[in-house]
Amino acid sequence: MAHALVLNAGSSSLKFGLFRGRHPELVTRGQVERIGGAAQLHLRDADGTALAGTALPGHAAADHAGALSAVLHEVKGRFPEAEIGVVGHRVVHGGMEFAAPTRITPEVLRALEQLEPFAPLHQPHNLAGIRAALRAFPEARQVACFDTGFHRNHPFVNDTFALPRAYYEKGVRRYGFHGLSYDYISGALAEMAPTLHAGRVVVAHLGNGASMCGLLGGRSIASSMGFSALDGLPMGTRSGQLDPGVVLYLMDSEGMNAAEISELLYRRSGLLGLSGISSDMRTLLASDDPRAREAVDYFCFRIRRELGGLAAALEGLDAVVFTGGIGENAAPVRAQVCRGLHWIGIELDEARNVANESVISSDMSRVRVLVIPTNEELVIARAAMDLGTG
Ligand SMILES: Nc1ncnc2c1ncn2[C@@H]1O[C@H](COP(=O)(O)OP(=O)(O)O)[C@@H](O)[C@H]1O
Ligand SMILES: CC(=O)OP(=O)(O)O
Ligand SMILES: [Mg+2]
Repeated sequence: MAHALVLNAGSSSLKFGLFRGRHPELVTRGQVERIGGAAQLHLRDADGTALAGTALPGHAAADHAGALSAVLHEVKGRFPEAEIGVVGHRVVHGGMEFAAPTRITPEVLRALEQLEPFAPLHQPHNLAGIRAALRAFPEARQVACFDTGFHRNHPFVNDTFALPRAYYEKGVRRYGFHGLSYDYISGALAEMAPTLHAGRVVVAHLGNGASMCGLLGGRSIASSMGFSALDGLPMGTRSGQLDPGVVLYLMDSEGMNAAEISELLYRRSGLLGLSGISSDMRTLLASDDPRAREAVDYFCFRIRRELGGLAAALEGLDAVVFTGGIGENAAPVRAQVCRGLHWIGIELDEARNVANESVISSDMSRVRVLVIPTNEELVIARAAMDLGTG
């Protein structure tokens, strides 16, 4: 039976999933973390039971191609019966041209390369994953699924900046990201709570990258992320929303060039920059250093501000969904975000929150607050399977 391999290449990680069948069922999923450093490969079966946790040797850990070879070696070794007919890829930026899942051809790959400067932390790695998979599976159908696709029907006021129109026409727009995750959450809500799905929902995808999305009737109408994956919430190492005057100051007064500013805003800011300790929420929550506390406070404060803004965009609020590594696991962050939001109709149930239950609001809460683990890989697997057979 045909299998689909799904690759979700991040800046320093490669998440993957192996799925079986026309209505894809998970066989195994895992990730290689810290590519370029002390890389580790983790593999789990469909129930989440750990199958392997291996440190990769230097040559395999140096880049995404090495990481992919290690993944293939592990997957083929453990599942020799798998016939990989389809490879689905997360591609962060589809620009103006690509929204729906797209079969990868040399022309498509060239067009996606043009978008690398729009997403320097992700796009080059996404494309490196595609090139490596083309070499490893020359016969397989390769499909790109875009983080921007789910947001492409935003109303004009949520799609533009107040710059001269010519820039909008050139593609300087608010694209929004994490769309594969929001697509999954929208579908999960439709199954578990159809009335909420039909209403006004804010989803907070809080991982290493973090953004929020306003869903109206299950469709995205606004996102905290804009032209690049730098906008909106502060992240592990990214600044989030920033007065453009700061960038002008850095250029004029600090003499920094574009590459230096890019490095600062993408890799040295956010939770890492503010705390001076770590980009990792677990480390910050465990620390008693006041700078760790302040970084977490800033993170939660910006989520609350964005929640207010998105509720206004949606003209009300019926539910809030937390997802992503932080949203799914960090009860103290969820509690801090929800504290003081009674005015908007949110009342958390502390015990449910600490237990990471799927509904964490109290029975009295007007707005339902949920925790839903995201699954970008499943969205990609379904789309990649559908494209060939539909
Ligand atoms: N149990 C936990 N408590 C608090 N934070 C957690 C927990 N588990 C994971 N995280 C945080 O989730 C973040 C990574 O999220 P993830 O969605 O995996 O990121 P990525 O954007 O790389 O896909 C890290 O900041 C990590 O500290
Ligand atoms: C778009 C983005 O920020 O993705 P990630 O969270 O995987 O870094
Ligand atoms: Mg992610």
